[in-house]
Amino acid sequence: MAIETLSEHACFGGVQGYYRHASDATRGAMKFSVFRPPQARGGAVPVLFCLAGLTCNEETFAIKAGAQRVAADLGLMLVAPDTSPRDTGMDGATGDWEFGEGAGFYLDATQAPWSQRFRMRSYVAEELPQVVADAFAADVDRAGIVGHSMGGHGALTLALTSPERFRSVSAFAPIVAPTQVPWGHKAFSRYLGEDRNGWETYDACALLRAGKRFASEPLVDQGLADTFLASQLQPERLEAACAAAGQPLTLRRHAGYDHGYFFIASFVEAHLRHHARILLGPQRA
Ligand SMILES: N[C@@H](CCC(=O)N[C@@H](CS)C(=O)NCC(=O)O)C(=O)O
Repeated sequence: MAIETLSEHACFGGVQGYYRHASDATRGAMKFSVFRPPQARGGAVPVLFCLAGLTCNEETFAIKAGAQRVAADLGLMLVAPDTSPRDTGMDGATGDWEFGEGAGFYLDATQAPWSQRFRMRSYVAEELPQVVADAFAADVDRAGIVGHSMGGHGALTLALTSPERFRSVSAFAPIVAPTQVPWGHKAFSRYLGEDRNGWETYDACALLRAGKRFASEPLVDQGLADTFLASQLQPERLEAACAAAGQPLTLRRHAGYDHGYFFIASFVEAHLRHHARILLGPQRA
């Protein structure tokens, strides 16, 4: 599958690049970013898929998380997709930061017109790993997934539904139970329809209750000065669902940290080492 290189930049001995390709899953052009660590010159390296939140795109994690130095040290490739299809031309797809373009919620929409293009679950779990494996020295059989906020919801739900694909998982300030909070209600009622039976496939807590399990223990960090904590994130729901399911979970709460990328940058090293321990082995992390 052909990809177009938009730009490449030397970074910590490796390469930070931006790319575009024609996506089958979302039926349009998709952009993504890749950080190739120096170790990728010697053979295929494990891959960490990095999912950003509302209003973000394929550049956000690459520019703001500050993950490249440690990824270069560990030999992890970082792949960050856009958060939705773009330039869809659909009525209502732009102009609302909580829905549509920039707010794909990592699901496959079932409702017209969204079901034509908003298929980010298939894109991230199936198409993008293949595209990356074809174009780079990426060992996608050793892949993990991390995400922030809406991307944290994506990381948790994709790891629960595709544990063979995503062997390690972590999240920053994730939406853990979208079926229970306003962000999820708004997006799911439009993408998936008013029938809530279809919503649970995209709710980490509901998936745990339905018997799904992560391939390995998740790491979740949450700032206590996050303005979305009580209204949209509610990590105590994940704690309770994991406890009831017998699913081990490391959930860390950090006083003073808000929802933004300064919080992510402060803890991203721990997340990369968490993934490296699982994907590369404890002696390499
Ligand atoms: N636009 C929203 C904030 C949206 C927001 O915080 N988005 C998060 C993800 S949910 C983010 O990462 N934004 C980009 C950034 O902080 O650089 C507001 O005005 O409250």
